[in-house]
Amino acid sequence: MSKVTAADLISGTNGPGVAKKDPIIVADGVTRQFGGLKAVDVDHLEIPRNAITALIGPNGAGKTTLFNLLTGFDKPNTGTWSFDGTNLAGIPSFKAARSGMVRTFQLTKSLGRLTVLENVLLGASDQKGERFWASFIPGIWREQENANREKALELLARFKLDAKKDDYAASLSGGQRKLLEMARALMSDPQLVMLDEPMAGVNPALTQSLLDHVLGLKEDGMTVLFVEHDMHMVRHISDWVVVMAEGKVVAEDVPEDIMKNQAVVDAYLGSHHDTDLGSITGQIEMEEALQAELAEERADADTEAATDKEQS
Ligand SMILES: Nc1ncnc2c1ncn2[C@@H]1O[C@H](COP(=O)(O)OP(=O)(O)OP(=O)(O)O)[C@@H](O)[C@H]1O
Repeated sequence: MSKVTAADLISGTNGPGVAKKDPIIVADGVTRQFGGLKAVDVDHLEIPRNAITALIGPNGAGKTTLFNLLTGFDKPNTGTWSFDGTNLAGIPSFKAARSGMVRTFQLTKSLGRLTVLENVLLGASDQKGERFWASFIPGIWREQENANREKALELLARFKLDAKKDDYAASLSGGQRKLLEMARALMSDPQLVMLDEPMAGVNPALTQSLLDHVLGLKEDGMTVLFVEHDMHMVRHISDWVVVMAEGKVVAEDVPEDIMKNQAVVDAYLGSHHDTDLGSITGQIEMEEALQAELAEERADADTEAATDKEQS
């Protein structure tokens, strides 16, 4: 896969809110206030189509709130945004999903007491059997049900969860649940997949597999927008990085250059007084921090690793 450069994605001079050559999301004046706190205060933001964009920023920057707004899980105080040219502001989440924009959650929403297959089937959109008149014609809904089942099984195979299709979702490891969420998201053939911290709680044995799956979404023509703290993930798979701090977009750039931006350094320093500046700017190799983190996770996850290895 050839490396994407800033010139491939943006038009004009780079800066927060820079115009994209082919944006799939265009947001304007989006604000969300919680009491006296403006959690989101985005003047202008464009997300490039068929690219992988990471949304990063210190804790409390407003990333998840922005995700919630764009996907209709929360309502803004002000603002408009369009998805693929269609105005989506104020549209509820199920309609946003139907229009081709799906998301996953920081804490996975798999339903423990349903099987893995049933969880994936929940992601199917536009079920003819649920339409009033169609529900009287068994042929129509049976055909739809069979097609959905076939698609769900294909997705489970793609995510190497097919052997677990009849297990309760509660029996899956954290990483497997992330894969299950991705499989469910793909049931509606989305154009844009929004992932909220896809690597959080993922066992190291599944890390590479998850990275590959995210890259695979782009190869299949989808656009990916993800919130992430893990710089390993950000650097390895994103084409573009948007940085938020205190509700605002403070910088945008390609992953190699984003940490050289003074506004980004200031944003992280402002909220992490105790963080070593070297690890933010990349002067200290991120890999070192990552290795330490992985070692710690490994110690905690010996049992899960045994099950997961065959999955990766
Ligand atoms: N429902 C809510 N009620 C009140 N305050 C909220 C609510 N949701 C978010 N906030 C506040 O809004 C700010 C932004 O939160 P948000 O979760 O969007 O940040 P974030 O960038 O996703 O942070 P993190 O990286 O820690 O997940 C925070 O100060 C948070 O406490």
